[in-house]
Amino acid sequence: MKESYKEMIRLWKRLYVDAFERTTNVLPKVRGVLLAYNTNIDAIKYLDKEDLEKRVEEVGRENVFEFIEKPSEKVSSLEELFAGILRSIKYGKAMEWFVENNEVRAYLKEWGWDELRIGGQAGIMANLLGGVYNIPTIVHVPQNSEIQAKLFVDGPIYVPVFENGELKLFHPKEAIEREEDLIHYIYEFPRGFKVFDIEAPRENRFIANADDYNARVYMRQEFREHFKRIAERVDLAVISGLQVLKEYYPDGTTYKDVLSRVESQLNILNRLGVKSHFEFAYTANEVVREDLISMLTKFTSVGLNEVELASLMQIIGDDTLAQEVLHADVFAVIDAMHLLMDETGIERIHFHTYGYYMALTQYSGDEVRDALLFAALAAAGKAMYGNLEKMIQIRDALSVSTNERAFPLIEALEKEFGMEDGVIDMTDRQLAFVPTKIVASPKSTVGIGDTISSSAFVGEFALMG
Ligand SMILES: Nc1ncnc2c1ncn2[C@@H]1O[C@H](COP(=O)(O)OP(=O)(O)O)[C@@H](O)[C@H]1O
Ligand SMILES: [Mg+2]
Repeated sequence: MKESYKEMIRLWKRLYVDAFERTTNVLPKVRGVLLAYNTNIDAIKYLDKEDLEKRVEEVGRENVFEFIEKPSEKVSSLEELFAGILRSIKYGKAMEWFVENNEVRAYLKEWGWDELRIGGQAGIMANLLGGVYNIPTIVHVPQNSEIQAKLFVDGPIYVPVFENGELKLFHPKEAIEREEDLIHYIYEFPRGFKVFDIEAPRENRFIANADDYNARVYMRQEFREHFKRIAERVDLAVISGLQVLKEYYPDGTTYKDVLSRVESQLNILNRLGVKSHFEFAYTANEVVREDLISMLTKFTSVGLNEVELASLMQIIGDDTLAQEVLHADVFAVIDAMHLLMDETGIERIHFHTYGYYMALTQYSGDEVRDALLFAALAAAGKAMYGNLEKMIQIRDALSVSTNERAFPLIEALEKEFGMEDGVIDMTDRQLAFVPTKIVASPKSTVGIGDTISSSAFVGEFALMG
């Protein structure tokens, strides 16, 4: 190993330890975080060959197989359901189809699950920020059914309830309503999974989405009517879940109806001085994507991965840049981040990819880098344990080695921009770069991106004091 790499290992080890200690010390300073909008139930089932074959036979094997190569992209019958599952297995592809039919929904519920987990970005982040970081967290739950409420861990996690016009905060379990179960049925299969003559080339999952609420970014009345009073209770807000928006809906409404409501809530957050982060997720519809870029102007911060940044460059950059970003070419990513900042004026852009993170900010301070390091520990802890429950699991991630593949990138950035300890002073902007910790055989990768972005955003705010 190069002598300079040994030094880098030592340097980053020290930076990681310091960042962990500093950040955990200051997290209690955060008065409150608001998380909106998507929360749901993830029902995970590990597919069983015999059970699946029997069910396919019951529905009619020929009918199901006929649909495998004619994907309907939605589920309105049992034939389509099983064709979707088999197609996902056949190609080893992650797929998510919306379940339109109530009888199919009843069938899915009857079929059952092996595990239930809180789902949706807001829901996942609530269990992290409230449950692990112990930060008072207000979460938007489109529906507060009993099954879902019980998936929130204990801790300062709240839903707002208005009683005689007075705002009260309750743990979801203390505010259960007879409302709908918003279930995302996740059918997982391992590589090599065999069913009939189909064999999975890789592990993956098929999701049958039986959730009308998050699909439309439904907002509860409390949030529509009393948003200001909820927002007054927090320092920070993290918004997510807008990626599902469609251009038009059958009832004549459009995505703009949702976005205008979100915008008025952002105006309130901005008037109150609440810093807001938008967690991007791949947004299939280009018209919606373009409007999301315009809306970034109202946010303080945005978090995205290489696929998402590339998809924005197709709109505000060019195809070459988009392609380079997609391959996480570090100089292209930096150009793209600058372009996105020029275009939107947003103060902070946090890019995450496999192996490194970067944050471009319109302010400076080592705190930005330290928050990224803390986030990388949280991500590695999550990958190691599958689910984070205790701060100590994040500390354990200190023992995972730092990604040495990022070291040549560090050398290149030091040479090109005079980066020091992961920080580049760009006069009116600062760029922070951190090599992350990669867990070789992760227990689960669901929700790691949300863990990374929310940890860094909240951590940075606490560190900046
Ligand atoms: N094995 C792993 N160890 C550590 N971090 C990982 C591992 N696998 C993935 N990650 C991190 O998780 C991030 C996933 O975020 P993202 O692509 O936004 O997906 P999602 O939002 O669905 O979780 C990657 O960018 C990478 O930084
Ligand atoms: Mg993500």
